[in-house]
Amino acid sequence: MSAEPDEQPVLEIRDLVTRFYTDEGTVKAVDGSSFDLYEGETLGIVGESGSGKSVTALSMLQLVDSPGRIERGSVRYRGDDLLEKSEAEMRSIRGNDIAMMFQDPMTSLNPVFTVGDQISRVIKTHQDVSDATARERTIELMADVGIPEPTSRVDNYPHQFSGGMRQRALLAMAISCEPDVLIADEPTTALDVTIEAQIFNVLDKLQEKYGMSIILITHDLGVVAGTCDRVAVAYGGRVVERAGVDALFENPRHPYTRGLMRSIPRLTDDTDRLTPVKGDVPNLTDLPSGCSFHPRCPHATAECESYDPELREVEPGREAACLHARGYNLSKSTIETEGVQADGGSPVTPATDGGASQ
Ligand SMILES: Nc1ncnc2c1ncn2[C@@H]1O[C@H](COP(=O)(O)OP(=O)(O)OP(=O)(O)O)[C@@H](O)[C@H]1O
Repeated sequence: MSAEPDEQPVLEIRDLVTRFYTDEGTVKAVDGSSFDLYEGETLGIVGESGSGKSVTALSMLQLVDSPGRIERGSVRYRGDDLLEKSEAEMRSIRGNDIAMMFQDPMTSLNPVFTVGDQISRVIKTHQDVSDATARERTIELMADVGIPEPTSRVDNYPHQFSGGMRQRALLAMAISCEPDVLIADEPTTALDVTIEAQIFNVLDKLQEKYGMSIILITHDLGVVAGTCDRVAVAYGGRVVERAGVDALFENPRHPYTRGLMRSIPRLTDDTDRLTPVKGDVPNLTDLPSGCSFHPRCPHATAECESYDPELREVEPGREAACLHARGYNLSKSTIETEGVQADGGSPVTPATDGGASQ
């Protein structure tokens, strides 16, 4: 799907701000992030390492520890703001309604307990069931996520599992209470492409079986292309482009998205020809002025150095935070009060090289 669905989102994140107060300074890890998740869809949050993707997910579940603090924003889940919930309420929401699967199975699984024990424990935390029932459900879940011979593998320890199997075990844990929403943070980063494809295949089947909505966090636009319905592109702690996956790939509006696309490896490519996005990921303790992408942007103009563009609709169902994205209209009053130079007034004149304005 490319346009945003008409129904109310399952999750509605607005202007989320999370900071870490460290000795080196204030890290603006999430700096005004906004996006929606709709029923039954898979939303990809994509961006380079250090763009605030994981901290966004942790903030949504109030899992940010000191020296971090959620400063602002709302995370509406079926209408209720999760940021206003108590820790006791959040404990019940986590796992039951919104489950999160982290990126590193080796640190998420405890080596001294069997995989089956660890999945059963999650089930028993949320449901009042006997040990025997929890074990039965564990075996069923292990089968669901494609772990072969679950009746014997249930008694294996994590080190007896391959990387792919450990990731499946984590997935079994995450879906054990049939959550409404699953947040999967880089679930396949450490795996080879064949295993990666198998995990996404399992996720797809589980989504259908349990009717979950999924947020998939990844640094890899190639993964997004194969698995997501819609995409939020993250840069410098916020979302800079939102679109349906087909629209995004056909016509990326933000120069950063275009840069990411050029860095997707293709089977036909000679790896030497890969072009990573030039320049460095911004230092989140000292974000550049104006548009935080401007130092790396091939289309930046003088106003990009001082004007910080918000995410705005550039066509129905699509938004971008770039002054030079075609359709990015600033009202005359905004231009006057914020001193942006718009050639001839609003809308801001698109860049002339064709690149930034497409
Ligand atoms: N506990 C912490 N204390 C201080 N800074 C932190 C802490 N956790 C995260 N950060 C900082 O927050 C910023 C965003 O990190 P985050 O992990 O969300 O990025 P990411 O886009 O998910 O990247 P990656 O894919 O590498 O995890 C980074 O600059 C990181 O160093």
